[in-house]
Amino acid sequence: MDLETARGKISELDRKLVDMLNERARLSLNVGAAKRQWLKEQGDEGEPEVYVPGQEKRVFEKVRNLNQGPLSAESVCAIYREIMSASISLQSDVSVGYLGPPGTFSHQAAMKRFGDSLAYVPYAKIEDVVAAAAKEEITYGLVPIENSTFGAVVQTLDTFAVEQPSVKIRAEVYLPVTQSLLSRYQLSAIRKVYSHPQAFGQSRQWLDQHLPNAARIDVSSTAKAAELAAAENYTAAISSEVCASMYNLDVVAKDITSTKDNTTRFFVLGQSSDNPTGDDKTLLMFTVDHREPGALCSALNVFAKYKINQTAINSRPSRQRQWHYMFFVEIIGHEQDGNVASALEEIKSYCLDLVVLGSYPRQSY
Ligand SMILES: C=C(O[C@@H]1C=C(C(=O)O)C=C[C@H]1O)C(=O)O
Repeated sequence: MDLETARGKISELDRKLVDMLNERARLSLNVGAAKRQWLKEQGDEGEPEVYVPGQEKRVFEKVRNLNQGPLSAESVCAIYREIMSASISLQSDVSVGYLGPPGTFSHQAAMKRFGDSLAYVPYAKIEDVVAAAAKEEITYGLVPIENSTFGAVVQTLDTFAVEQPSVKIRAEVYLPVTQSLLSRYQLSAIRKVYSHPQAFGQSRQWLDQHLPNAARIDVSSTAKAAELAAAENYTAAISSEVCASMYNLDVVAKDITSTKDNTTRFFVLGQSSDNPTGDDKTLLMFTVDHREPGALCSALNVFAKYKINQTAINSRPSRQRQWHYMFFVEIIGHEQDGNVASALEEIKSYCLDLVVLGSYPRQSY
């Protein structure tokens, strides 16, 4: 086929594609109207949840399976990310808050999950993102929860203990994370390194080896670190490579993370969780009566009894009583699944207070 013919055919197809995209968009407006109608029938005058992670997961799986190439599954999914982003923004004005400034891994994870058509709002602290989601200042908030190299993001867990009645986890997002050293200086001139404690934790071995004498200063985010390194002499930041161009820095060392496949997991917070999809996880937060011997063990045994797998367990100081802990347990299943509902009922007798922070479709990306 010659060039003119191929371009002519592409142009014809584009006309059809745009028509089909708009037809799809009109259908998603119908979906929005149907959600509103359903809520009204339940006597709820509120706004329906416009982002439905379970439905998006089904769409992604379907187009992945339908795809015959030559486009890669990743390319088709990236295109669909934007199609769904546009359809969400058509249904409602959606804003997504994240730990800023722009360029953080939280920002990248938010873009990965929500695409280009929504508004993004940076906040200075994780606590501020959670509080903004709780007050509905933003539609959704995105917070980091754990990293595969350095473990739990304790600020997020501690914030859940404060804001828990007002936010629910709606989705999870996984983002591969590569840390780099950014600076205006050569390695030998660097006296001070700024970064977030998580990024220091993920790059400690490289720093010990290459910059053992540079001061390490914790700041609120990796992008904030880049902003500071751009403004101060003889300093560097451990940050994402994308921050090099955003903050006018050079990449002095690329990929300084201690482990391969370093990945951070994030939660999307909103006002409610999605319906069960048949493949969900649930995060619980509780304290146990410390006067009761084996209280934690008894609580966890309930999950074994109902054949419920636990995928993560963390503890944080309760901050109410010394040496008293708040436990965070993640299990397979949805709060509304029969076996999970029964287990939650039973586990209450071992817990002083039990909060379901949310149920969300299980993701691997
Ligand atoms: C259209 C819907 O709303 C959103 C848009 C979707 C889409 O365009 O396919 C899918 C899920 C939702 O995030 C829906 O809930 O089905």
